Amino acid sequence: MDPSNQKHFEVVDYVIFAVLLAASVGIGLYYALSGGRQRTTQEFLMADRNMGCIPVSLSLIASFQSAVAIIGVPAEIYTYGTQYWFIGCAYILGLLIPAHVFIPVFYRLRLSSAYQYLELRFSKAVRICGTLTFICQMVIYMGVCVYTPAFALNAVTGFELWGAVLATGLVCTLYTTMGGLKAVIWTDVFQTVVMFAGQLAVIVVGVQKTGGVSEVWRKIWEGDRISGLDLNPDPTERHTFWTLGVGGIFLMLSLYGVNQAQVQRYLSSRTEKEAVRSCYLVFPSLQLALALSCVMGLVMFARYSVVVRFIFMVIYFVMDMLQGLPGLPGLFVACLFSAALSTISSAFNSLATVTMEDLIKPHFPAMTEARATLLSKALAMSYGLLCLAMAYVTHLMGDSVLQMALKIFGILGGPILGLFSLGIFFPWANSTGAVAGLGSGLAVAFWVAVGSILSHTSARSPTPECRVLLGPDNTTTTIHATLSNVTLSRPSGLKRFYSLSYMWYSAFNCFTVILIGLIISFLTGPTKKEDVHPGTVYPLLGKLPSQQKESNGSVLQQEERQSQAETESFFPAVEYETAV
Ligand SMILES: O=C(O)CCCC[C@@H]1SC[C@@H]2NC(=O)N[C@@H]21
Ligand code: NA
Repeated sequence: MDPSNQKHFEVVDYVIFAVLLAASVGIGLYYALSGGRQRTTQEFLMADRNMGCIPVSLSLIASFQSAVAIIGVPAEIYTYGTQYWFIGCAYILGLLIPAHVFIPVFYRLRLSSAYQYLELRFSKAVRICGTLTFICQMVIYMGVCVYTPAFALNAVTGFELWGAVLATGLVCTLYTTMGGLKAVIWTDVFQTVVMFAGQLAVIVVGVQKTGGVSEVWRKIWEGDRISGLDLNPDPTERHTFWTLGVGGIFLMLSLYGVNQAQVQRYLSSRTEKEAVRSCYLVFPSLQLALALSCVMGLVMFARYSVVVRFIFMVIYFVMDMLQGLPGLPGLFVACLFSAALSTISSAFNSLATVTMEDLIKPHFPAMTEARATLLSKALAMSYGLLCLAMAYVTHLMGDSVLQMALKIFGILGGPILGLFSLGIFFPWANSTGAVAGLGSGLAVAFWVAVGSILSHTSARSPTPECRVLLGPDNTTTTIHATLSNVTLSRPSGLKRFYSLSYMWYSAFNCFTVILIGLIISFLTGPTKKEDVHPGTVYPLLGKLPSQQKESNGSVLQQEERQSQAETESFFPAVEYETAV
């Protein structure tokens, strides 16, 4: 992008961006000075376990809807058509299974960290392995989330690069450290509204500037952007109904079922029923978020009618649309940074929680609440600084940010999903099997990922592309790029293995962990049913008793019985011996 036609911001745009940052810090300050003033880990890390389903559900979406989706999904639709939209089909089972399997298990064990489950079900070693894998996943993912908005804006608008990264990182660290999970959830609510508003503004202005809805529809139709139902069963095809609609389920389960950021939100709900409701409420909002991103990509195609393979073309499109409408470029920048801030703050807070609960507290049982809370705040801050370093590392990777984020979830989130599934669905799995399963799952995951990078057979891009260079005075010269990354001959053997679509990584790695975990468990003596900690196994084939069994006569607390009764009315009870 030559500097002459770079888009610039008016003062009002910077003001809107500053207002977003100030509002976020304000919410953080409010929760630092109100309630229990963040003096206990119960409040700082778990929001006093008293949250309602509306803020929790908006916060659940905000956690994994970052600038990566705001920029990456429109670019995906613009370049390849609407095939990616089928990932919306994965949201059905991808949210029903967390609501009816993972939430009941985690909620009734009254955990703080999802990885405490692994110690109850398996052993401390398994818990540590799970925690460390999660930390790796979120630290790398955080880097991508900070990098995307800052570098994207800088590339197109000359927006101050490291100023934005520092501003985002520091503001986020500030309100997360001050206000804890309550601040993170309520800033997520505010930021999700800004996110939707920004995307809607671009769509409305984009349609209007491209000649209205019918004109946009005509160009989309002529440009063959509406992809049909691609039922091709080939697992090396990058995006088909199967890789997105089925492979996507495992991606969703790794995020909305067992990822600490989401589990922590479920556990911060005032009752189990509220937590299940919040999971149900995610569905319509996530479909809306997906629709907004996809429509934005379609309008972008209608506007240019050719595919320009410039990594931040979306930003160019937005600035092209909103230029001259004072405040709207600022609204979109606020939208981009809202998406980033709401994800990064969730990452900081969940990383601080697991580090505190899983790695530190077990070694310092006598630690006072005050010290534990102070240390949690220090952890949130140090993760903030680490995040800035990861932003630079991301800059060096230079893949499509959406693909990069989804690969991270597949490579690291998939094995974690396998580990939890091994524990929850297979009573005879033991700790040795769990550790061996996780280890082999991660090894295979990295093998496929590195293999696909080295052999450049990342799944074939289905549509030919032509390059259009936007000249200084907006003249366009079209050149037909040689289709460099399309492997003309079908890869065979190992190369075919390496060209597995990244949308299958979550499912493939999950099954590897389960398979190896079961084999090793049987070889080393499967766990006996009576040795399994009560409440850590979901009886897949077991009978679904009509009512909650009270374990060894211990009377459930009145409110727990009340919430359990409510829960039963909400969906069939699951046979449980409540945790002693
Ligand atoms: O936006 C991001 O930061 C990551 C990319 C999207 C992650 C997954 S894709 C399926 C689900 N829908 C979302 O909006 N986020 C998650
Ligand atoms: Na976000």
